[in-house]
Amino acid sequence: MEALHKKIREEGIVLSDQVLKVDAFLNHQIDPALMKLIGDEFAALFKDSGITKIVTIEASGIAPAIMTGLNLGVPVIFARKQQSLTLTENLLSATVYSFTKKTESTVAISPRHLTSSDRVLVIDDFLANGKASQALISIIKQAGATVAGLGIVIEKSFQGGRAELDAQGYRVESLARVKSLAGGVVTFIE
Ligand SMILES: O=P(O)(O)OC[C@H]1O[C@H](OP(=O)(O)OP(=O)(O)O)[C@H](O)[C@@H]1O
Ligand SMILES: O=c1[nH]c(=O)c2nc[nH]c2[nH]1
Repeated sequence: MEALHKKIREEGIVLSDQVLKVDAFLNHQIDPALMKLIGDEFAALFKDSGITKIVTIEASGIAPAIMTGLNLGVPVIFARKQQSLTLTENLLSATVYSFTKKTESTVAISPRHLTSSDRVLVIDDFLANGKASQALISIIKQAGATVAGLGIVIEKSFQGGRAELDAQGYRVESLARVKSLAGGVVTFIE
Protein backbone atom coordinates (compact mmCIF):
# COMPACT_ATOMS: atom_id res chain seq x y z
CA MET A 1 0.00 0.00 0.00
CA GLU A 2 1.86 3.04 -1.30
CA ALA A 3 0.47 5.62 1.16
CA LEU A 4 1.61 3.40 4.05
CA HIS A 5 5.06 2.80 2.55
CA LYS A 6 5.47 6.56 2.13
CA LYS A 7 4.41 7.23 5.72
CA ILE A 8 6.83 4.59 7.04
CA ARG A 9 9.68 6.01 4.94
CA GLU A 10 8.96 9.58 6.05
CA GLU A 11 7.97 9.12 9.71
CA GLY A 12 9.14 5.65 10.75
CA ILE A 13 12.25 5.41 12.91
CA VAL A 14 14.44 2.32 12.85
CA LEU A 15 15.38 1.62 16.48
CA SER A 16 17.37 -1.53 15.74
CA ASP A 17 17.60 -4.34 13.17
CA GLN A 18 14.46 -5.76 14.81
CA VAL A 19 12.32 -2.79 15.84
CA LEU A 20 10.56 -0.12 13.79
CA LYS A 21 9.06 2.82 15.67
CA VAL A 22 5.86 4.15 14.09
CA ASP A 23 4.36 5.96 17.03
CA ALA A 24 3.92 9.14 14.98
CA PHE A 25 0.98 7.64 13.06
CA LEU A 26 0.08 4.07 14.10
CA ASN A 27 0.51 3.03 17.71
CA HIS A 28 0.68 6.13 19.87
CA GLN A 29 -0.32 9.20 17.89
CA ILE A 30 -2.76 7.96 15.23
CA ASP A 31 -3.31 9.40 11.74
CA PRO A 32 -7.08 8.99 11.21
CA ALA A 33 -6.93 9.64 7.45
CA LEU A 34 -4.31 6.93 6.97
CA MET A 35 -6.27 4.61 9.26
CA LYS A 36 -9.36 5.14 7.08
CA LEU A 37 -7.35 4.15 3.98
CA ILE A 38 -6.05 1.08 5.83
CA GLY A 39 -9.57 0.04 6.82
CA ASP A 40 -10.80 0.51 3.26
CA GLU A 41 -7.92 -1.59 1.90
CA PHE A 42 -8.56 -4.49 4.29
CA ALA A 43 -12.29 -4.29 3.58
CA ALA A 44 -11.66 -4.47 -0.19
CA LEU A 45 -9.31 -7.44 0.23
CA PHE A 46 -11.76 -9.43 2.39
CA LYS A 47 -15.12 -8.23 1.04
CA ASP A 48 -15.95 -11.62 -0.51
CA SER A 49 -14.85 -13.71 2.50
CA GLY A 50 -18.16 -13.68 4.37
CA ILE A 51 -16.67 -11.94 7.41
CA THR A 52 -19.06 -11.68 10.38
CA LYS A 53 -16.65 -10.41 13.07
CA ILE A 54 -13.28 -8.73 13.36
CA VAL A 55 -10.99 -9.74 16.20
CA THR A 56 -7.95 -7.80 17.34
CA ILE A 57 -5.86 -7.37 20.49
CA GLU A 58 -5.53 -4.28 22.64
CA ALA A 59 -4.15 -1.77 22.34
CA SER A 60 -2.65 -1.02 18.97
CA GLY A 61 -4.79 -3.30 16.82
CA ILE A 62 -7.96 -1.47 17.75
CA ALA A 63 -7.64 1.55 15.43
CA PRO A 64 -7.16 -0.36 12.14
CA ALA A 65 -9.72 -2.95 13.25
CA ILE A 66 -12.40 -0.31 13.88
CA MET A 67 -11.91 1.28 10.47
CA THR A 68 -12.13 -2.12 8.78
CA GLY A 69 -15.25 -3.05 10.76
CA LEU A 70 -16.86 0.25 9.86
CA ASN A 71 -16.34 -0.42 6.16
CA LEU A 72 -17.41 -4.09 6.28
CA GLY A 73 -20.33 -3.33 8.60
CA VAL A 74 -19.38 -5.95 11.21
CA PRO A 75 -18.62 -5.74 14.96
CA VAL A 76 -15.06 -5.49 16.24
CA ILE A 77 -13.93 -7.45 19.30
CA PHE A 78 -10.63 -6.71 21.00
CA ALA A 79 -9.04 -9.33 23.20
CA ARG A 80 -8.47 -7.79 26.62
CA LYS A 81 -5.16 -8.06 28.42
CA GLN A 82 -6.45 -6.93 31.82
CA GLN A 83 -8.98 -8.68 34.02
CA SER A 84 -12.21 -6.70 34.24
CA LEU A 85 -15.05 -6.83 36.73
CA THR A 86 -17.47 -6.60 33.81
CA LEU A 87 -16.19 -9.83 32.24
CA THR A 88 -18.15 -12.28 34.37
CA GLU A 89 -18.56 -15.36 32.17
CA ASN A 90 -16.09 -18.17 31.47
CA LEU A 91 -13.68 -16.47 29.14
CA LEU A 92 -11.93 -17.81 26.07
CA SER A 93 -8.26 -17.09 26.73
CA ALA A 94 -4.68 -17.61 25.61
CA THR A 95 -1.28 -16.45 26.77
CA VAL A 96 0.74 -14.05 24.66
CA TYR A 97 4.29 -12.84 24.93
CA SER A 98 4.52 -9.14 24.10
CA PHE A 99 7.18 -8.24 21.54
CA THR A 100 7.60 -4.71 22.83
CA LYS A 101 7.02 -5.18 26.55
CA LYS A 102 8.85 -8.52 26.93
CA THR A 103 6.15 -9.74 29.31
CA GLU A 104 3.65 -12.57 29.11
CA SER A 105 -0.02 -11.84 29.62
CA THR A 106 -3.32 -13.65 29.35
CA VAL A 107 -5.69 -12.25 26.74
CA ALA A 108 -9.38 -13.01 26.81
CA ILE A 109 -12.63 -12.69 24.87
CA SER A 110 -16.12 -13.37 26.14
CA PRO A 111 -17.82 -16.36 24.47
CA ARG A 112 -20.96 -14.21 24.27
CA HIS A 113 -19.42 -12.28 21.39
CA LEU A 114 -17.83 -15.10 19.40
CA THR A 115 -19.71 -18.23 18.36
CA SER A 116 -19.26 -21.22 16.07
CA SER A 117 -21.18 -19.50 13.25
CA ASP A 118 -18.68 -16.62 13.03
CA ARG A 119 -16.22 -16.14 10.19
CA VAL A 120 -13.48 -14.02 11.68
CA LEU A 121 -10.98 -11.58 10.22
CA VAL A 122 -8.00 -11.01 12.54
CA ILE A 123 -6.55 -7.50 12.32
CA ASP A 124 -3.37 -6.26 13.99
CA ASP A 125 -0.94 -3.38 13.61
CA PHE A 126 2.22 -5.53 13.55
CA LEU A 127 3.21 -9.10 12.76
CA ALA A 128 6.62 -10.02 14.16
CA ASN A 129 7.05 -13.46 15.73
CA GLY A 130 3.33 -14.13 15.47
CA LYS A 131 2.61 -14.53 19.19
CA ALA A 132 -0.35 -12.14 19.17
CA SER A 133 -1.83 -13.66 15.99
CA GLN A 134 -1.43 -17.21 17.29
CA ALA A 135 -3.12 -16.29 20.60
CA LEU A 136 -6.08 -14.78 18.72
CA ILE A 137 -6.32 -17.83 16.44
CA SER A 138 -6.37 -20.07 19.53
CA ILE A 139 -9.23 -18.07 21.06
CA ILE A 140 -11.21 -18.08 17.79
CA LYS A 141 -10.79 -21.86 17.55
CA GLN A 142 -11.89 -22.30 21.19
CA ALA A 143 -15.14 -20.56 20.18
CA GLY A 144 -15.52 -23.04 17.30
CA ALA A 145 -15.44 -20.10 14.88
CA THR A 146 -13.58 -19.97 11.55
CA VAL A 147 -10.46 -17.88 10.89
CA ALA A 148 -11.17 -16.41 7.44
CA GLY A 149 -7.86 -14.57 7.27
CA LEU A 150 -5.49 -12.08 8.85
CA GLY A 151 -4.99 -8.43 7.95
CA ILE A 152 -1.72 -6.93 9.15
CA VAL A 153 -0.72 -3.29 8.82
CA ILE A 154 3.07 -3.83 9.06
CA GLU A 155 4.65 -7.25 8.70
CA LYS A 156 8.32 -7.71 9.51
CA SER A 157 8.83 -10.58 7.10
CA PHE A 158 12.30 -11.40 8.43
CA GLN A 159 10.83 -12.56 11.73
CA GLY A 160 9.02 -15.88 12.03
CA GLY A 161 5.34 -14.96 12.29
CA ARG A 162 4.44 -14.80 8.62
CA ALA A 163 6.16 -18.07 7.71
CA GLU A 164 4.35 -19.90 10.51
CA LEU A 165 0.93 -18.57 9.45
CA ASP A 166 1.68 -19.48 5.81
CA ALA A 167 2.66 -23.00 6.88
CA GLN A 168 -0.63 -23.30 8.77
CA GLY A 169 -2.49 -22.38 5.58
CA TYR A 170 -3.97 -19.05 6.68
CA ARG A 171 -4.60 -16.20 4.26
CA VAL A 172 -2.41 -13.29 5.40
CA GLU A 173 -2.73 -9.84 3.80
CA SER A 174 -0.07 -7.36 4.96
CA LEU A 175 -0.25 -3.77 3.74
CA ALA A 176 3.49 -3.21 4.24
CA ARG A 177 5.97 -6.08 4.20
CA VAL A 178 9.31 -5.10 5.66
CA LYS A 179 12.14 -7.25 4.32
CA SER A 180 14.86 -5.69 6.44
CA LEU A 181 15.69 -2.91 8.90
CA ALA A 182 19.44 -3.48 8.55
CA GLY A 183 21.66 -0.41 8.63
CA GLY A 184 18.81 1.75 9.85
CA VAL A 185 17.06 1.51 6.48
CA VAL A 186 13.55 0.18 5.89
CA THR A 187 13.47 -2.14 2.87
CA PHE A 188 10.11 -3.39 1.64
CA ILE A 189 9.08 -6.49 -0.27
CA GLU A 190 7.45 -4.65 -3.20
O1 LIG B 1 3.86 -10.99 16.09
P1 LIG B 1 4.22 -10.61 17.50
O2 LIG B 1 5.61 -11.02 17.88
O3 LIG B 1 3.19 -11.07 18.49
O4 LIG B 1 4.25 -9.00 17.55
C1 LIG B 1 3.14 -8.24 17.17
C2 LIG B 1 2.38 -7.72 18.36
O5 LIG B 1 3.27 -6.90 19.14
C3 LIG B 1 2.64 -5.65 19.42
O6 LIG B 1 1.89 -5.75 20.61
P2 LIG B 1 2.41 -5.24 22.01
O7 LIG B 1 2.36 -6.37 22.97
O8 LIG B 1 3.70 -4.57 21.85
O9 LIG B 1 1.32 -4.25 22.53
P3 LIG B 1 0.52 -2.98 22.06
O10 LIG B 1 -0.59 -3.47 21.18
O11 LIG B 1 0.01 -2.47 23.33
O12 LIG B 1 1.42 -2.02 21.32
C4 LIG B 1 1.71 -5.46 18.25
O13 LIG B 1 0.66 -4.58 18.58
C5 LIG B 1 1.24 -6.85 17.92
O14 LIG B 1 0.06 -7.18 18.63
O1 LIG C 1 6.03 -0.37 17.35
C1 LIG C 1 6.33 -1.56 17.12
N1 LIG C 1 7.44 -1.82 16.39
C2 LIG C 1 7.83 -3.09 16.09
O2 LIG C 1 8.88 -3.29 15.43
C3 LIG C 1 7.01 -4.14 16.56
N2 LIG C 1 7.07 -5.50 16.44
C4 LIG C 1 6.01 -5.98 17.06
N3 LIG C 1 5.27 -4.99 17.59
C5 LIG C 1 5.86 -3.84 17.28
N4 LIG C 1 5.52 -2.57 17.56
